[in-house]
Amino acid sequence: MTDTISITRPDDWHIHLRDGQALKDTTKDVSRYMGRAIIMPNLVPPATNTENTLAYYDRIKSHIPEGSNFEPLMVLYLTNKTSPEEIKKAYATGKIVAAKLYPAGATTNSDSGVTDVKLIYPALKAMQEVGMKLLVHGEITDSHIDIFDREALFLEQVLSPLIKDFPNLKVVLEHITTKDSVDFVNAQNENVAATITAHHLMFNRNHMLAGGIRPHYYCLPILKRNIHQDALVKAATSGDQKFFLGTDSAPHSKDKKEAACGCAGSYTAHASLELYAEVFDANNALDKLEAFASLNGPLFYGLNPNSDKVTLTKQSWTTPNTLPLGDDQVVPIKSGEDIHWLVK
Ligand SMILES: NC(=O)N[C@@H](CC(=O)O)C(=O)O
Ligand SMILES: [Zn+2]
Ligand SMILES: [Zn+2]
Repeated sequence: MTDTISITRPDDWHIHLRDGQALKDTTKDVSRYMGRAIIMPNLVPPATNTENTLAYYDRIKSHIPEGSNFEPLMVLYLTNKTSPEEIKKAYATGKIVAAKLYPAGATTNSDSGVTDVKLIYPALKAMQEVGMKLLVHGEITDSHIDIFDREALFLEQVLSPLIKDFPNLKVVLEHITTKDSVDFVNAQNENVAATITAHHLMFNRNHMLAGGIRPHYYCLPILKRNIHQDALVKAATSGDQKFFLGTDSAPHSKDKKEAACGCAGSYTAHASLELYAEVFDANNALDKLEAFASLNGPLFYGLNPNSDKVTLTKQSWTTPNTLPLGDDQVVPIKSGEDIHWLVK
């Protein structure tokens, strides 16, 4: 039995740090051992231009604890009106590495998102030219489409034609939740990759809905049935370079989650690498954790892996019931339960 492993310092390729009072707490958690993270721009109001995205970068930087070399990688929020000029200006800063496609209404703070991808074709053309990555929340938004089918339908109705029209655009299908997405990504060339969250590896919809409804497991895309969970575990633990770590850690205050109409998003940044390590360990794949957490992401983004290491020890510790989130509290995943790995 392995009880200590050292891997290249990991990065988180999809996280929500929020803003305001919460930012010091989320920044502290992500910078505990992540080298870099792709910072989601779905703020209120969203980070839709170079100026407000760089201002957000500065606010994050001001909260990074001393001794941490954590570097935020920024993302521009695409709207129907994002111009090719704005894309080029943002990418030229060197700090904004990607732009995010939120289909309007698909998820938290996506109301300013894109109503028809054809409207952003000029922006996508500019992104393809300069090498800026496209990050996608992949769900159809028509209200009559069943929530469990929205990701799979997005692949055929939106993503497939988009990839055909922009074959050289580098695309990350974010937080995939279905076998359909695993198969889709595997069938594409090296320009198409996917991030996978820890909670979609650990849970399926039974965990959320059987024997009582658990609002802290409610996130988008929603947890699916276990055949999908199995496909995600297989993809993540394969070591295949198309799949890498993206926690989608997305805090909402306790009262906004435990409500008649609760917000979508699960908080995992307090223990992200430890949670992934549990899954890889349970599947006898700890030898693939480094590829997934530390190597495949940089390879896709054209960056070097981090130059130092982190050490994980098999050691149990109890997750706090709640963690501070500015003036509020967030209930983390595994709240009050034991986690069996620890990064020292
Ligand atoms: N994943 C979620 O359920 N929520 C995210 C938005 C997102 O990543 O879709 C959030 O910002 O709260
Ligand atoms: Zn999303
Ligand atoms: Zn997200």
